Amino acid sequence: MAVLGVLGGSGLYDIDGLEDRRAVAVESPWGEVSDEIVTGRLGGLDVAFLPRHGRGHRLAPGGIDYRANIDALKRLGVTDILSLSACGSFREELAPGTFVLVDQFIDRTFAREKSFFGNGLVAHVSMAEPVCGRLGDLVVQAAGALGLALHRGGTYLAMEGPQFSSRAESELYRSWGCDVIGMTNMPEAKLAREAEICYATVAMVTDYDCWHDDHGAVEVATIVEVLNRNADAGRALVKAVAPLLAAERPAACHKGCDHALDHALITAPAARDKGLAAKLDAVAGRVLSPRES
Ligand SMILES: CSC[C@H]1O[C@H](OP(=O)(O)O)[C@H](O)[C@@H]1O
Ligand SMILES: Nc1ncnc2[nH]cnc12
Repeated sequence: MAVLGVLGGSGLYDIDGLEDRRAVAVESPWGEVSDEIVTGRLGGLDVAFLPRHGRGHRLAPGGIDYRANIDALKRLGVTDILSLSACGSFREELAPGTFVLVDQFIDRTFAREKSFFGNGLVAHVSMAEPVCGRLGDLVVQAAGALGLALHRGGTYLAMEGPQFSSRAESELYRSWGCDVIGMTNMPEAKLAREAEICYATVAMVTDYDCWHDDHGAVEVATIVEVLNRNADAGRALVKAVAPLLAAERPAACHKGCDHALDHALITAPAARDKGLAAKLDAVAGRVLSPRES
């Protein structure tokens, strides 16, 4: 059965409309989860909501333990993650208020743990298609039903932050063909893939970063104002996706996200680090022998 994980970004620290709502403190061997995870039922589907910066926005983008968050969602049985994120725009037509269903990433973060695997248990998953097309289809359908304009496709530049970009960086990323910029979707999407969880992100444009001659530098106050105007639409989108996923999900993901580890492990079983294998019980238990995890 499907369980929808929702990662709320800046301005989205809770969701409403959950039946049988509870807050669960999930322990992860990877570190501190950003906050308690709120579980419940929405449109006939089990849902788990986690604000990635924690309630009150305590955590900086580089201070989030992305591995603990993804591991904790996996432990709750999450099969699909919908990420809702604020972002800056590199394109005139992606004006503040626009929702973008991102389909590619460029990862420019450099000070974060990016993999569950490593020395003693090496794995290489494909990130050629970093988001789940099936979950994306459901998001498009849900947005259509709500009459919400959603731009399908776009490349998200993940920067380290926490400072916003310089104008030269902004121009560089534009010249690379990037569409939007944010600080959190990497390594989140990579880790979701390693954990065999379908991942899709709806990036809500809050500003034009700093390249646009008619707009000044990015300011948190402006971002928060735009976010507050869009948070309800983001929550409505989650509510509309849930029943669609409930109907779709008894079947396995035909894009293969839920089998991402099938051919990824390269360390010989005899050479594997037992401690690391034990930590991977939730993320990779499916492909590790019962004695390993
Ligand atoms: C508050 S502006 C910068 C902040 O907002 C975005 O966060 P999220 O992706 O969690 O919505 C951006 O990535 C930065 O972390
Ligand atoms: N311009 C921007 N750069 C990085 N992260 C952002 N989040 C919202 N706007 C942003």
